[in-house]
Amino acid sequence: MIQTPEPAQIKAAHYATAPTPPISSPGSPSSAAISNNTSRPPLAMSIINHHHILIVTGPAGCGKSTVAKGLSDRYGFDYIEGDDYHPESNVQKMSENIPLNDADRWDWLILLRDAALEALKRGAKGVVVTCSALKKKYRDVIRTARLYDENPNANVHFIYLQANQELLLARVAARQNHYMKDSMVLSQLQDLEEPDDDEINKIKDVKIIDVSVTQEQVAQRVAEVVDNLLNELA
Ligand SMILES: Nc1ncnc2c1ncn2[C@@H]1O[C@H](COP(=O)(O)OP(=O)(O)O)[C@@H](O)[C@H]1O
Ligand SMILES: O=C(O)[C@H](O)[C@@H](O)[C@H](O)[C@H](O)COP(=O)(O)O
Repeated sequence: MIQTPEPAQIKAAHYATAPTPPISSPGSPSSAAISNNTSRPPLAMSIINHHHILIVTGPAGCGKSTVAKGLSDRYGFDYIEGDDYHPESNVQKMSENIPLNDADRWDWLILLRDAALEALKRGAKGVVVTCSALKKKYRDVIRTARLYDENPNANVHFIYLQANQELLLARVAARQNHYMKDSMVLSQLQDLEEPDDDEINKIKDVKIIDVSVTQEQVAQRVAEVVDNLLNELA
């Protein structure tokens, strides 16, 4: 049964001390595709005038880490790997092929939101976060970053990497040394609520990228979309 969090749980988590932030500095080699394949447009004004939090979302294997590292390199934003923020109990469950439920995810989502805000407070130009953010209410938790940010208020953008079951299973199976096994993809797909019409056309903070193409092509698509949205806000 899906459990709903007590408000007290959310509050407690919000004021909890974040773990040592596993924020990578930009520049990892795996990000070469996004950062190099597309020429850099003049984005400086947008980045200077705004706080941006880019959340790269989708089920395991859709390419979140690959895309996020590329974005971090391209814009010089801090990189927060969502996997690094799970409590040990969540990692244990996932390693045993037990799907996470809502109660397991609330504190994780709040930690990610707060880690992004902390990075901005410490002076990051922007932040890229990987987070499956499978349900609309999970994305709503991250959306509240704007309310907690100081001046200028953070712009939260979701980059949803869209892939079908077959493709996700293949990519997770090919991935080495990760606690998420391919069977977990099926439970993630049961939970998945793709961005809906409200999010796309009213809130307008979601971009959907079809990732059924090569890594280089995904990098190109993501770079175009994110360049545009950062320029729109310049
Ligand atoms: N567009 C792509 N085409 C083929 N393989 C990809 C693509 N994007 C990522 N991969 C590979 O798929 C696996 C999962 O990618 P990863 O970035 O770890 O996804 P996630 O962080 O969403 O779980 C990795 O082995 C990665 O190298
Ligand atoms: O890249 C992945 O393999 C997944 O994103 C995974 O590492 C992540 O930690 C879980 O997705 C969190 O759990 P849920 O997605 O079930 O919320």
